[in-house]
Amino acid sequence: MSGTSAALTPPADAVAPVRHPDAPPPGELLGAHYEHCFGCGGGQPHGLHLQARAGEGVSVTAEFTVKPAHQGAPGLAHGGVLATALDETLGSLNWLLRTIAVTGRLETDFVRPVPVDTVLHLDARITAVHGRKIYSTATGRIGGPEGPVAVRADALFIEVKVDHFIENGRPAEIQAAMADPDQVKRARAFEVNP
Ligand SMILES: CCCCCCCCCCCC(=O)SCCNC(=O)CCNC(=O)[C@H](O)C(C)(C)COP(=O)(O)OP(=O)(O)OC[C@H]1O[C@@H](n2cnc3c(N)ncnc32)[C@H](O)[C@@H]1OP(=O)(O)O
Repeated sequence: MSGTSAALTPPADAVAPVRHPDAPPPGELLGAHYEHCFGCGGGQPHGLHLQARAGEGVSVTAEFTVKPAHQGAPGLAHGGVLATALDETLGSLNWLLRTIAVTGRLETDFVRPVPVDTVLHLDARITAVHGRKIYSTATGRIGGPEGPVAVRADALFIEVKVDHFIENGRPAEIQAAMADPDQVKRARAFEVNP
C-alpha cells in the first residue's frame, strides 16, 4: 500500500528544477552542510554519516550502512532512522539549486525490513518547483544500487532565508557555526546566489 497526498503533488504551473551553474558536477561528493548534523555530520558518533554525491540533472545518490546503534526491532533498522536517511538525502538536493530549504512534509513507505549491516543505496531527485516549494522523491534499495526498493519517500521542502536558522537555533550553536569559516563560506554562497 502506498500513495502520495495531494500536498505532495506539484500544481499544474510548477516548473522543472534548474541545476545551479555552480552546482558540483556529477560524481562529486557534496560534503556535510553542518559538522554536527545527525544525518551527514562527521562530528556525531552515532549519526548516519551520509555522504551525498551529485548525480545527473538535479539528483543525488548516497549510501547508508545500518549500524547496531540504528536498531528498532532486534537486528533491524528503526523506521525513524530510515526516514532520517531519506530526509537527509532529499535535503542535500537543494544544494544543487543553491537554495536553502527545510523539510515541510515527508511521506515515507517502508516496503521491506532493513537488517543491521545492510547498505541502503539512496537515490533522490527534485521533480518540480513552485515558488518557495520544492517537490522531491527518493528511494532506498538494498542488495546493491539496482536491488529491490526497501524504502521510498516523497517530500516537500520550503525555501527559507539564512535568518530561519539564526532566529530559531540555540545561540551557542549558531555562534559556533558562524565562527566556522566553512559554514560562513557556505552561508555567503547562499546569500550571493539567492
Ligand atoms: C546554512 C545552510 C543550512 C542548510 C540546512 C539544511 C538542513 C537539512 C536538514 C535535513 C532536512 C531537515 O530535516 S530540515 C528540519 C525539519 N524541518 C523543520 O524544522 C521545518 C519546521 N517548519 C517551519 O519552520 C515552517 O513551517 C516552514 C519554514 C516549513 C514554513 O513556514 P513559512 O515560511 O511561514 O511558510 P508557509 O507560508 O507556512 O508555507 C509556504 C508554503 O508551503 C506550504 N507548506 C508549508 N508547510 C507545509 C506542509 N507541511 N505540507 C504541505 N504544504 C506546506 C504552505 O501551504 C505554503 O503554500 P502556498 O500558500 O505558498 O501555496
